[in-house]
Amino acid sequence: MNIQKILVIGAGQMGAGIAQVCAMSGFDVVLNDINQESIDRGMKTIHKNLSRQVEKERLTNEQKQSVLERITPNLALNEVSGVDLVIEAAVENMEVKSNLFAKLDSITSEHTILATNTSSLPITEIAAATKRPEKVIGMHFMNPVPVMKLVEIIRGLATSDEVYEIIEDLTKKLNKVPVEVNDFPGFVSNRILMPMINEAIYTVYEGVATPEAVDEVMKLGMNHPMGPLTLADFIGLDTCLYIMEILHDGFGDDKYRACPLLRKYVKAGWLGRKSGRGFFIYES
Ligand SMILES: CC(=O)CC(=O)SCCNC(=O)CCNC(=O)[C@H](O)C(C)(C)COP(=O)(O)OP(=O)(O)OC[C@H]1O[C@@H](n2cnc3c(N)ncnc32)[C@H](O)[C@@H]1OP(=O)(O)O
Ligand SMILES: NC(=O)C1=CN([C@@H]2O[C@H](COP(=O)(O)OP(=O)(O)OC[C@H]3O[C@@H](n4cnc5c(N)ncnc54)[C@H](OP(=O)(O)O)[C@@H]3O)[C@@H](O)[C@H]2O)C=CC1
Repeated sequence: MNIQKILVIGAGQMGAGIAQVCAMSGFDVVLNDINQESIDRGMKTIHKNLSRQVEKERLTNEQKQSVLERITPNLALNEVSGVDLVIEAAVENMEVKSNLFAKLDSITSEHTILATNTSSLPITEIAAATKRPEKVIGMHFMNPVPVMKLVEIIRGLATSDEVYEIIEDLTKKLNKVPVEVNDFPGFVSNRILMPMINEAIYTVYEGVATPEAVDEVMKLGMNHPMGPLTLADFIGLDTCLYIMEILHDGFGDDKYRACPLLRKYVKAGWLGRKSGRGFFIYES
C-alpha cells in the first residue's frame, strides 16, 4: 500500500512533532485535536522548529512554506477523509484511546492502518476496540520527535505481517530507525527509563539530594544528556505517572509503585515544562 495522507490525533508535544516529521518527508498531514488552543500551540511549535532550520540554512523559506502547507489543522474527526494511516498521540489513557479507536474504525476506509504512539498501553487491548485488529499497530516515537532517531514498533496479537512491513518502511522514510519489540507494558523504552525516573523522584522524596544534585550526578557521572528530573519535566509528569501506573497494574509488582511525590505534583498541576513548573520552574 502506498501511504500518502496521514491523520495525526493530538496536537500536543508528540502529535505536533509527528506531524512535522511526516510533512517534512512529503506526506499530506491532517493534525486533529479536541481543542483549538492545542492546535494553535502545536502549529506554533512546528513554525518555530522549521524557522530554526531555515536560520541554520538546512531548509529554504520555500521548503518551510511547502511543509506548512502540507499540514491541515482539524477539530472535527468526522470531516476527515481519504486517510491511509492514522497516528494517534492523544493522552495516555486507555478509555480515551479505546473510544478513539472505535470511532476511527467506523469513520476511516477499510484499508486505513490505525497506529498508536502510546508509550505503555497494550496494543492488543487498543486493537480490540476495533473490527480491524490486524491493521492496528504501535508506533512509539521519542521526544523531541524531530531529533530522536528511534521508533519502537509494537505488534498487537493480531497485527498482520503486511501492516508491520508498511510501518517499518514508513519509519525509514521518516529518517527514523525502527526497532521491533513485543507487546508488554512500557515496551522496552519505558520499562527501563521510567523506573529510573521514578527512583530519581524517590531520591528527592527521601531527602537524599536536591533535584539539582540528582540531575548533576546523572549528567556528569553517567553522561546522560539531561538529568532524570529535567527529563521527567520534559516528558510531562502526568505522562510519567500514567506510565508508572500502567507498569504497576500490568506487572502487579510493587517495584513499579509510583513515588508519592510524583502523585502530589501531578495533583497540584505541576506537570513539568508544559505547565511551567515541575521539579524545576520554566519561563513560558
Ligand atoms: C516517554 C516516552 O514514551 C518515550 C520518550 O520519549 S522518553 C524521552 C526520550 N528523550 C530523551 O531522552 C531526550 C534526552 N535529551 C536529549 O537528548 C538532549 O537534551 C536534546 C536532544 C533534547 C537537546 O540536546 P542539547 O544538545 O542538550 O541541546 P541543543 O543543542 O539545544 O539541541 C540539540 C539539537 O536538538 C534540537 N532540539 C532541541 N530541543 C528540541 C525540541 N524540543 N524540538 C525540536 N528540536 C529540538 C536543537 O534545535 C538542536 O538541533 P541542531 O543540532 O540541528 O541544531
Ligand atoms: N511526552 C512524551 O515524552 C511522550 C509521550 N508519548 C505518548 O504520546 C501521547 C501524547 O503525549 P504528549 O504529546 O506528551 O501529551 P500532551 O498532553 O502534550 O498532548 C496530548 C494532546 O492530545 C489532546 N487530546 C486529548 N484527548 C484527545 C482526543 N480524544 N482527540 C484528540 N486530541 C485529544 C490533548 O488535548 P487537551 O490538552 O485539551 O486535553 C493534547 O493537546 C501519549 O499517549 C503519551 O504517552 C510517547 C512518547 C513520548
